[in-house]
Amino acid sequence: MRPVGSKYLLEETLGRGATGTVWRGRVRADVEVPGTAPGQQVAIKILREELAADPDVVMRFLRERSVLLRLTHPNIVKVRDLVVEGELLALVMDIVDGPDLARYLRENGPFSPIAGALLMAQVADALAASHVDGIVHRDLKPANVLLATAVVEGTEQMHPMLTDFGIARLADSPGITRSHEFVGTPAYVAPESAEGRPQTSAVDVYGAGIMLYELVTGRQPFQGDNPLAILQAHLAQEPQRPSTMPEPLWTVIERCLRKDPAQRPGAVSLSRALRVVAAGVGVHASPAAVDAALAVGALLVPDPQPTAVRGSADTEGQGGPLAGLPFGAEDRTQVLPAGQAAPGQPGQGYDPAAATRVMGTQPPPYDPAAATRVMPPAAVPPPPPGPPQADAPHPWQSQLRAARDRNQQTEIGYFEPEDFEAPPVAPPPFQAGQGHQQQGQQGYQQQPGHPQQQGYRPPQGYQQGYPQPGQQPQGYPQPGRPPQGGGRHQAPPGYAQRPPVAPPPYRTGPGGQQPGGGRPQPPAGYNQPSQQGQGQPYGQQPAPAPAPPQPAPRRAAAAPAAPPRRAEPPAPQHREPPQRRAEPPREAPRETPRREPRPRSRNRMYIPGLGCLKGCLMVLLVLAVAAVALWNFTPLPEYWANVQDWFTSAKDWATGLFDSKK
Ligand SMILES: Nc1ncnc2c1ncn2[C@@H]1O[C@H](COP(=O)(O)OP(=O)(O)OP(=O)(O)O)[C@@H](O)[C@H]1O
Repeated sequence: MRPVGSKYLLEETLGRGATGTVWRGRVRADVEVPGTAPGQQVAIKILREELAADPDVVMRFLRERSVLLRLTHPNIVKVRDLVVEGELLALVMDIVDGPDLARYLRENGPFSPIAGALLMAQVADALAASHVDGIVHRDLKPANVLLATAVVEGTEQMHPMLTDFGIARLADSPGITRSHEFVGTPAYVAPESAEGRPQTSAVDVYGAGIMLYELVTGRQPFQGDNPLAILQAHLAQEPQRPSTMPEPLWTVIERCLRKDPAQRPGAVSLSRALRVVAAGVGVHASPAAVDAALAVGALLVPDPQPTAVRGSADTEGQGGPLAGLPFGAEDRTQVLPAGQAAPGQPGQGYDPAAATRVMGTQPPPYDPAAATRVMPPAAVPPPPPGPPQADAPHPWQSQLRAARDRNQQTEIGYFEPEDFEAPPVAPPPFQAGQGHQQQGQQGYQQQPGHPQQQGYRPPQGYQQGYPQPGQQPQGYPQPGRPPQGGGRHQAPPGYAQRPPVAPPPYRTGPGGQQPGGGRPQPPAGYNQPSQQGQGQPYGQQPAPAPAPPQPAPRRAAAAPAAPPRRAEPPAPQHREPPQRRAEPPREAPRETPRREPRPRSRNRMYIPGLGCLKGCLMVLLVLAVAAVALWNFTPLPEYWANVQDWFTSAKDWATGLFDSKK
């Protein structure tokens, strides 16, 4: 077991996403971590090194610590701790023993309308709680919903838990989420996010609408061969109602998928409406419940005060409509790669349901021993002053580009407005009975620091879809109960004909762990077997008729008041307040010219001692040249001749002296 920080030990990997690796770990037995027991199992998401090396992300990580830690709700995976150690960033979460919803869908097929509505109602509860806390998830997708189990009225039921809130939060980093980029997954991304418009909590409701459609049909409403085509579909196409979709459920989905965020319901009313629908579309629904479900449109009230996404266009001083955004910054343009679908086989190259896979360069599995480099906090470079540098790719961009190359799900992308040939969308008029009711936040009371389940009161109607004592649940498997007619909405054959369900062989223990340590299977029969029955099963509905071809006028033509974005002058970034005008203008910090690195030869070869040899040769050459110059341009030859003469004379004198002595 390898340590992470001073409090946790890693045991085994649970999975990998685009943003990091999730490990099963545990709290060290010899330390005390508030809210956890010594030795308790936890899930530890270690962010990728590229993220951890980004000063923006590190700063955000530290700044958002308290927000992430206090977000507490029964349907949100609790973040217990955030670890910053050198260049390692990790989120310590409660461990959830169960598959994620994407995997569950892949393995079991779609849900029945009732089960799907009840599941999404709980996800909507989680969204409502986070929106109250000012947090917008922005990457809602089945892969980010983990399925635990909960015992309700003595029956084990699937308990969805929304995760990755922290990641959406980190991606808000100003260096990452610039005004016209989006964070999300193409199949679930709201039109305003795709276009870089200001975002609010309504983007999560849009994602919930896509998920709901997918849960009960097995596919997403907007399809395309590649991410760009999918984004265009979000902008241009209207969702089509599958023929087998109960009308009240379709009302909910259709309202969630409105192009205009102001027309989508708030998460609180979405949750309530889904429970009303679940109670009214089953074969055992009472006439009153059926009537209530049919009138569900009146419950779908928009959020009067949607939570704004910090860092999206509206909060950066460049807000406003699309036309006001500085599209056209070529240095930031990132075009998603075309899908690898074979011609005529839409969607083959892009699997929106696929779990996010390992990054582009397929790095080796995370080695905590190697990654836990000790680096003094002071050595973490502070974020550079001034606006984010646009010329150098942000680490996130490099990472996400690599992810996109592998058809990853989570994207930070940017598209030129010309990429979108979206005709203006005229949403249908809002239905009557949608006055702004004060929904309140009933059902959610935040209890900072308290463990799950505390402080949560189910909203009104929460139990409506669940089995009540002495009451037959609708849509859930009922041992020995034959399907019955009745009710205005006849379920498709096989809809209520479920076999008796044995309780699944797992329990969530302390910390959500399973005694055996294995990954449990969700309760069989929870979802509607897609192959059951004679009629068209939910999972095999015919593809909706393609939207009739529509003219694709340029957005500028559709909105004459808005000038083309390229012509829009950039909004001034810093305006002096009036009272400061008298002050002498401050000298702008002088920009030091950037020194280009010395170009190096591509074929560099290292020869030991070559530098020394070169020096010696150079010295010899200089000496030779100097000698030649001395010989030719000075009286040196004469001196040399004289010296030779003296030498000869001396030699003759010595020879004569020697001979005379003989
Ligand atoms: N708290 C948790 N408890 C148990 N397993 C978890 C937990 N969080 C994540 N996992 C597992 O780890 C896997 C990877 O999680 P991660 O959030 O990184 O994936 P992802 O959502 O596909 O990635 P991304 O959102 O970055 O695209 C998930 O499929 C899930 O099975």
